[in-house]
Amino acid sequence: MTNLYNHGTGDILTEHHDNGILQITINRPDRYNSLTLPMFEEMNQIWADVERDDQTRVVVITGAGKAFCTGMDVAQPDPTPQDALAMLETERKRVATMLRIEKPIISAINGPAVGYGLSTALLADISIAADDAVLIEGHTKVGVTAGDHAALIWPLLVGMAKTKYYVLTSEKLTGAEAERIGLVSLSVPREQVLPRALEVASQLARGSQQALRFTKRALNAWLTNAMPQHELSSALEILDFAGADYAEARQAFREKRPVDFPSARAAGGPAN
Ligand SMILES: C/C=C/C(=O)SCCNC(=O)CCNC(=O)[C@H](O)C(C)(C)COP(=O)(O)OP(=O)(O)OC[C@H]1O[C@@H](n2cnc3c(N)ncnc32)[C@H](O)[C@@H]1OP(=O)(O)O
Repeated sequence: MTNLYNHGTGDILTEHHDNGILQITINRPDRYNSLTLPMFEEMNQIWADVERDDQTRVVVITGAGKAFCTGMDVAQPDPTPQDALAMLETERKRVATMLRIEKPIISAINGPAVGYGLSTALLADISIAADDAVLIEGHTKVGVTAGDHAALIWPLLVGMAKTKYYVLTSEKLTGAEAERIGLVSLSVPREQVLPRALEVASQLARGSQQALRFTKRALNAWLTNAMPQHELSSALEILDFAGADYAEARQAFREKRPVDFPSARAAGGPAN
């Protein structure tokens, strides 16, 4: 695959298909396409490129190998306070840009999507998941607030009752279950995910570009009006980055053992 917009990490690939379709592929398959801090920044630069690129009419985002994207690389070195602040700014820009981009965005959820990965997939205009893909909200499982616009997008997609259940418990859903509750647009057999996404992209690329742009803008007014929710959840998530629970979750992940949150211990709860 060529790398049209190259911002240095080589871990996110971009290529044009015929007819103005841009494919973004998160390309760190051995780490299930989890994102390092430089990749978060690169992802933002790519969305800014998409906004400017006159050659692109529709965007398809997917993951290389078995996973779509499992969010933040929880095995990377501890984030500094400066890293956390930079993340907050990066997040704010990313969500605003994804909402502002007038070109339709389609997520092709080929496999596990967790945390930031799932939120990105859900913020796309159309989401197509493998029927057996594992989808996990995941933030609270690693001791951080469900930021990454989970608080923005989930209630609009599935209502507050399902949102609170899945966001607070981080219980996993399959792609088929996610389609049933309205979290994703479609679920299809795994091997059909990318072809189906490209087929829908091709159909949109042949459609009235102005009608599509204006319709997307009108629908996204629901989301842009709710940006204060995003700002709040992102700020709370960043506070948690410096906390003992997130440090324990990263340590547990590296040691491949169950997590034992200090805050649960302090409250007298059982270690889990
Ligand atoms: C600001 C952003 C915040 C967030 O995004 S919060 C969410 C953070 N993400 C997570 O907590 C997800 C962690 N990953 C998982 O829970 C599991 O993966 C899955 C349930 C998604 C899939 O499980 P399975 O199919 O058994 O695969 P596997 O053996 O766990 O993963 C394959 C390899 O990928 C690495 N990996 C997966 N996700 C991450 C990640 N997020 N950060 C770093 N590495 C990851 C693993 O360690 C392993 O590698 P090895 O074979 O060498 O052990």
